[in-house]
Amino acid sequence: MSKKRFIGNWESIKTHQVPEWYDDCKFGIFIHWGLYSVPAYAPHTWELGEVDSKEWFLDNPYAEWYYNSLNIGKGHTYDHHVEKYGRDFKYEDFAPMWKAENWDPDKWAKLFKKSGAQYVVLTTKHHDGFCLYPSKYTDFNCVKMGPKRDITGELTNAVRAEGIRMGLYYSGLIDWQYANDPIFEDDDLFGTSSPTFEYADYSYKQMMELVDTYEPSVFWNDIGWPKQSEEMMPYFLAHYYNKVEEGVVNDRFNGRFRDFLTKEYKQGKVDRSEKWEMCRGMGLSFGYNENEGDEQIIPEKDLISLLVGTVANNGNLLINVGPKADGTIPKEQEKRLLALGKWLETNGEGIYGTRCSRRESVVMDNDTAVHFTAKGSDLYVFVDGLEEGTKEFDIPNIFGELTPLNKELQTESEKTASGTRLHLKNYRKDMYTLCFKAAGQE
Ligand SMILES: CC(=O)NC[C@H]1N[C@@H](C)[C@@H](O)[C@@H](O)[C@@H]1O
Repeated sequence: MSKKRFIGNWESIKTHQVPEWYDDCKFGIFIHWGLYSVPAYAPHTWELGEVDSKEWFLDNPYAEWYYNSLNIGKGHTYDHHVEKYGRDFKYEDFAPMWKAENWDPDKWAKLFKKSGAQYVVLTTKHHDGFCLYPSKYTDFNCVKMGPKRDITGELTNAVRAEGIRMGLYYSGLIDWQYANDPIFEDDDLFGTSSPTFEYADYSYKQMMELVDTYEPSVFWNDIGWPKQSEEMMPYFLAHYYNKVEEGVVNDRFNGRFRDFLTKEYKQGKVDRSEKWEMCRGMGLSFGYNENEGDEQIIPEKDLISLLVGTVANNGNLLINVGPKADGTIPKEQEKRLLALGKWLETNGEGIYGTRCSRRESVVMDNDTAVHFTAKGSDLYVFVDGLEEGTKEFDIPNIFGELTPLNKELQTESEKTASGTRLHLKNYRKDMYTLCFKAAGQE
């Protein structure tokens, strides 16, 4: 079948369909790496959506917002900066300090492969405006200074060599090299974002050079798109889809278009009727935060539950890794990725390539939950949140055979009036969420 071509108008763009691969892959790795990884500092405060924006920006837990946390001239991070670096130390002075001296992109790619991730999304330019690729339009980039390497190019090659798709993140609306009034609340976010036609043109040209140079499978725009160039959006999207046949974009294009909805921590409205993606850091930050060690980041059990609950409700999980400035991935984050990969080795059949079951998730009274996915006529039943040593568990409205994907698990099924009672002989909590195949029962 000849390749569909898009033209630069909304009528054409709105015919774009989400490619199967994006629905099949279920699990990706976000990477926030940049100048902010040098100070690597933020208070460990709240999840996005837990407090109002005035409180949020005063003690911002996002370490990648270090520039703004200095710019507001008060709060935890500002005080830390003055004490550690001095009042006159500018954010841009971190550039020569970012050496990435221990960075091995192949090592990262192999770890991502072992984690079971099917795609990666790397920050090419975050709100600070520093580019992790050799942009033709600014020297404020990682080839001209700092690491002096094409981070985006090297990682794209390494990730693709492992058979994993490469996506790119771009901060479309905010670039503090063009407009840097301090942001104290959400209204500032959209009030002080880069308002000039000059920036609109700059960002359009950068997005086009990213598409042409790297042909990313995902174009993950953030916050929004410059109002001044909103009419140029369909031209960009047509160019992207014509260049990258299986490309997908998120929903952060001023609400004008999306292939998939996004949820970030507690922020974002999604439901199972439309494809969506859940993104979050392993702790409360995307950029590496020295205040987030093993105790402060999501436990393996909860990360696996998050993946299962997201996939069962038509979502993908994009879990973030915040590397250190030297290019190593913090041990506690690596541990979580490996736990996910090990669990997926056993239970991935019920995750990858599945679709929403007609059955909706059921939360039981004792905080356990039953989630469902489907693959053709086969149903997969996930039992989530079991305590160590649980001996039995009732699954409602399932009456057929249930085969555990974890071959270590010894179970017996007992039919009851309301479903199936599972007798678990040797459940251990390191088996995490259990998955059972109910062949032909979707
Ligand atoms: C909801 C929203 O616009 N979030 C912006 C937020 N996105 C995260 C993935 C990180 O890149 C944050 O630093 C960024 O501000």
